[in-house]
Amino acid sequence: MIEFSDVGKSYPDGTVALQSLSLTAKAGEITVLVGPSGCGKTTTLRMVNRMVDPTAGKVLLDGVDVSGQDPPTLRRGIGYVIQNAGLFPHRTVLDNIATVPMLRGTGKAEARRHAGELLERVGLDTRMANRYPAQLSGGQQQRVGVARALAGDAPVLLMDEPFSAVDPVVRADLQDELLRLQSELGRTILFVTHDIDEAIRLGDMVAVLRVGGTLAQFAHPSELLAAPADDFVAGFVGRDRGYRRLQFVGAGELQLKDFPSKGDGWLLVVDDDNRPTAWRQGDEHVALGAVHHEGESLRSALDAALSSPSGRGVAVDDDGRLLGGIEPEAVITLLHSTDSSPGAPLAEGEGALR
Ligand SMILES: Nc1ncnc2c1ncn2[C@@H]1O[C@H](COP(=O)(O)OP(=O)(O)OP(=O)(O)O)[C@@H](O)[C@H]1O
Repeated sequence: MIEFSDVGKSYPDGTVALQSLSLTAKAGEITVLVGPSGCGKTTTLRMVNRMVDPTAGKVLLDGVDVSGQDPPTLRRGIGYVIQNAGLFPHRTVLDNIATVPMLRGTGKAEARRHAGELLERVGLDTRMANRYPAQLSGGQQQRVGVARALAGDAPVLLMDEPFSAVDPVVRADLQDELLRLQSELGRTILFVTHDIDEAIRLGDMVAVLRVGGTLAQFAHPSELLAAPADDFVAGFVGRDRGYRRLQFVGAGELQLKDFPSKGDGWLLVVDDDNRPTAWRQGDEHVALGAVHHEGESLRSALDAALSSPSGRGVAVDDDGRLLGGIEPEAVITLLHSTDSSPGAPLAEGEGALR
């Protein structure tokens, strides 16, 4: 757990990078710091490993004030990933990953063996082990950066715009990979980005900072989308927040319709096990399109409805058997009914169609 308690940072030239920040990044969660350029995100992150010391307040790591800790020792226990990976150019990929464990006393052979495992874990071919960073793509370098940060088995990871320098497709892959790794490893991650979409995708909790170093809102992503604290947060979160919010709302209470429910000539074709196979109108057969599976969010329910030739989405259970039809109006109605309790995230297993 990382706690910021009334933390401030002013520089001798009078710049106030951060003003009285208080927030807690819980153990095992990804806490994202997001905000416009210059709002103090990097300053906040670097206070954890003492690359920057606060001029007011305290930073506590698992309850212990970091100001009393020796910086090099502290840093060896904290993984750190930065934009452009920051790899050592004259060391091979394997040795980049093995560096911190060796500094902490692990033997070379063991450190390299573990580095090889981590290489696979972040989705890289072990044949890359003996390459130098310049012989990798930007996305591959970022993966090595993540592997290197994980190598010390540090429970805390600081990630400063780690995926900003790669194209959007690679970036989405890296985000998926981080979420997959995190579901296995459960590290305490403090993640800095200026991209609200990345924050919403990755964060268990998101802190929105404004220029001048003040906290505008600290909330679960679904709450940021549903109930931005003020105009600044609303503007930062963006115009299509209503649509993006759908992904955080479970479809468990969605009213399903029986088929066929409309006199528009569209019939749903099912096989002998009641699994939908196609749409039919007269002699014409049309592919099913996107289907909503139980347990998925309202976003998938709406997508199923909007992409269906009949205007009604198809909802199926885990075995692909028909549960009922989804009308877009039902999705909107359910979304509005959740307005009063926007903070509830879609828990695993929650949101199953009944
Ligand atoms: N050594 C320094 N001396 C004076 N001002 C500084 C120093 N380091 C940072 N600042 C200022 O502190 C403020 C916060 O900087 P910081 O790097 O934390 O912002 P940021 O939100 O991470 O920005 P970006 O998204 O552009 O990286 C900025 O106004 C910056 O110019």
